[in-house]
Amino acid sequence: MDTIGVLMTCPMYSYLEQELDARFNLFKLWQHSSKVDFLKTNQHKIKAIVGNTKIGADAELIDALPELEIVATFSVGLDKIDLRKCKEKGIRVTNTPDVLTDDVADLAIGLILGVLRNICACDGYVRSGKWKDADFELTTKFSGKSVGILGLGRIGAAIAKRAEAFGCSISYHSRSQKPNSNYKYFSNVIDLAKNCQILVVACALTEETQHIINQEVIDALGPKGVLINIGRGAHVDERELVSALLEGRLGGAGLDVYENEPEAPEQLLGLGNVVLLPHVGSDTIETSNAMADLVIANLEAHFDNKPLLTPVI
Ligand SMILES: O=CC(=O)O
Repeated sequence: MDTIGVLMTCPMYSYLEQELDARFNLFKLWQHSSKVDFLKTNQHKIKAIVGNTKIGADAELIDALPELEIVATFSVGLDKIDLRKCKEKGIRVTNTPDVLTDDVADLAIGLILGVLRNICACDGYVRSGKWKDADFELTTKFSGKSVGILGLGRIGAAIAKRAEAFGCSISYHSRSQKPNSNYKYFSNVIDLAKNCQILVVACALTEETQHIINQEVIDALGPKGVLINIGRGAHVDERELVSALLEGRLGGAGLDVYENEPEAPEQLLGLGNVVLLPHVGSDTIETSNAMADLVIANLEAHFDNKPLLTPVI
C-alpha cells in the first residue's frame, strides 16, 4: 500500500503518524507553506484524508482532491467533515467510536467531582502551604445528585452508568426516547435542565445541536446547577455561559471543550467554580493507540476492498 497517498491534515499523535508513514505514501499538510501549491502538485496522488477534531475535511479540501476515496478521522466527532459533500461524491468516512467511550465518560465524572469538590483548588491549597493556616472550605456532595444527560449515545450512556454508581438519579434528552432505557426522558432540553442538578452535554455537534445550551437552558439549570461539557464548544453559547457564571445565575461549570479552541474565555480563568480542561477527553495513551490502530485498520480494509470496521458513510 506504500504507493497510496494519505494526507494528514495537522499534527496528531506520533504513533499514528509513524504507522501511517510505514504503510502508505504519507503527506503532511502542515509541513507545506503553501497549501494551494501543495494540493495542485499532489492532488492526483491522494486517496485518503486523516483528520481530527482540529482540521478535518471541509468542502474545499474534498473538492481539491479528485482521487479522494476515504476520510478516516482520528476522532469520534464528525463535525469537522463535510459529510454532505462526502455522500454526494461517494467518499467513504470512518471515525473512532467505542474505543474512547470509557475515557470520555471517566473524564466527565472527573469534571463533576472537580467542580463539586473543588479538587483543583484543594490541590493548590496544599501546594501553597495555606493548609497550615486553616482547613479548606466545605464543598458540595456529588453522590445522590440528579444528573441530566444531553445525548444518550455511547458516551452519554457510559456517563449515566458511572453516575448511577454514585447513587445519582439519571434523566436525559435526545432526539427520540430510547426504548430500552429506564432513565427519565425529557422531550426538550429546558425541561431536562429544570429537573437536574448537573447537566452533561454528550451529544454530537450538528446544525441542530449548535448552541443547544443557550440562555434559557442555563437559566433553567439555575444558580445551583452545574454544566459539564465533554461534547463540543459550539454546543454552548459561550457568551451566555460566561455571563451566567459571572452573574451567579449558574452554579458552576466543568469544560473540556470551547467555542474557539485552543482559547478558553478569559473571564473564566479567575473563577473558582469552574474547571477548565484542554480538550483531553480521549487523550490517554491506551485510547490514543486504539484510535490510531482503528484509523489504520479502516484505511487498510478500504484499500483491500474489505468491509470498513467503523463506517459512517
Ligand atoms: O473530541 C474528541 C473526538 O471527537 O474524538
